[in-house]
Amino acid sequence: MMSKANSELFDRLGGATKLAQIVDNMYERVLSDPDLADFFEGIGVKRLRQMQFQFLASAFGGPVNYTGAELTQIHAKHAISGKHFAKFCGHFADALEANDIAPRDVDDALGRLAMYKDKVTGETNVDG
Ligand code: HEM
Repeated sequence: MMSKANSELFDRLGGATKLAQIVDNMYERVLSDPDLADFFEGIGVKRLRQMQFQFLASAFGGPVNYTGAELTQIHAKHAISGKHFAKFCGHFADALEANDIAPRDVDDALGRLAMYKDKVTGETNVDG
């Protein structure tokens, strides 16, 4: 697929069908990572995937509304460190690459995810 510099990241990633596939691929990686899996014990993965799809589709400029909880609020009780956040983003990058996303678009997506670090970790200056 051609990357067009001025189209929305959502479209450059291949739209809704492709992003849903990428999100599924990411959670397979996250849930089989021994450092991350415990966070998701007892969590309904179906809702999680749907909400993550909505959130990312919207964050990447797609025509989708996010209907889930505010990120700070939903992650606060989970004590997620900067290291956990980095591993999670690494799995997202691997999922993008496994779906043949162009390196430039992978970088763009990771740059946007990084903006949510403080909300997810609840930390402003700790890189544990
Ligand atoms: C930029 C990175 C992230 C984004 C955009 C994100 C986004 C989301 C979204 C949209 C939900 C669903 C909210 C709802 O159900 O209403 C969620 C839930 C959750 N996320 Fe994240 N997340 C991120 C990183 C992480 C990381 C690094 C972890 C842990 C390693 C994590 C653990 C969880 C857990 C455990 C839930 C379920 C919360 C619950 O229902 O109690 N997330 N996240």
